Amino acid sequence: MSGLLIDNISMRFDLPNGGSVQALKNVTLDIKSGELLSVLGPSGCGKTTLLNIVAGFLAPTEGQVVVNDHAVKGPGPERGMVFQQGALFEWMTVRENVSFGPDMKKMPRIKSVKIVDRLLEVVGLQDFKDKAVYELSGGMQQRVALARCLANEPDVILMDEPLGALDALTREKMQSLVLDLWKETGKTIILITHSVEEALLLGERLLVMAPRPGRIHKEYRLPFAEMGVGADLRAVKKHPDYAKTREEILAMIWEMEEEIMGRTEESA
Ligand SMILES: Nc1ncnc2c1ncn2[C@@H]1O[C@H](COP(=O)(O)OP(=O)(O)OP(=O)(O)O)[C@@H](O)[C@H]1O
Repeated sequence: MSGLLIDNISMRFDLPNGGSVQALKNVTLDIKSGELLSVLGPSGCGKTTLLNIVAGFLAPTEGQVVVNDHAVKGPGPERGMVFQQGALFEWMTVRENVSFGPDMKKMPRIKSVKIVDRLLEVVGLQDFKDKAVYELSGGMQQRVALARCLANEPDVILMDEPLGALDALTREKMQSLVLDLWKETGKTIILITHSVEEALLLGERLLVMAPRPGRIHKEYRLPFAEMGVGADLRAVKKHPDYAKTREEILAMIWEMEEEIMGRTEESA
């Protein structure tokens, strides 16, 4: 079966002072192929740790991640990552960046040019192919990062705050782009965000995580991602359930943060 299983993952970091941090405890999640999952939670609840384990950058202390029936042992081409800052090759052109994966795979030039052209069109950068990365705005750089990730033909795209560094307007445009790409490519996407609005708009399934130890606190199934494909996201936000769910999640996270602050003050 294709898809992704996070099977009873726990992660403990040993600290130099002899102590340890339980970053995740018994996290289990079955993600179907083509699902768009957003993950939200207060700072320190283990979002990035979870994503890094799925990416294969970190090995969990317990449990395993299974992708397309294979246990994850490290990074692999079936899982692509998009970071907050594009992590692009600054000295290369847009085309060279997107073409990097296919070139490494020694894909015939004629085929890679076709793929890269198509992807740059999808992300709206067809007129910027030969520009150097440093000549582009932040939003454009994230478009390149998305296209570069897609050029490797991953089954799963892992996004760690991919739009966090963008201004509000660009961010909104990019949210639409992520939804359109999701629909068009049918990829499985896991997106971590600090923004409740973004998690609501982009998660057909939304997880709220809680800290200490990091765990799944609540899960929602939401209609807004489906509604937002090819539509005006501001219209989606006017849906009465959107405001209601937003308030509920904000209160939930607020309460968790208060509790963390309380605990921090007690231990000070
Ligand atoms: N390499 C590490 N060594 C020790 N502790 C770590 C390490 N990486 C993460 N942690 C701890 O694990 C916990 C979870 O961290 P993580 O970065 O995954 O949380 P997060 O939810 O992504 O936070 P944020 O929203 O602030 O990015 C935190 O308490 C963090 O301090």
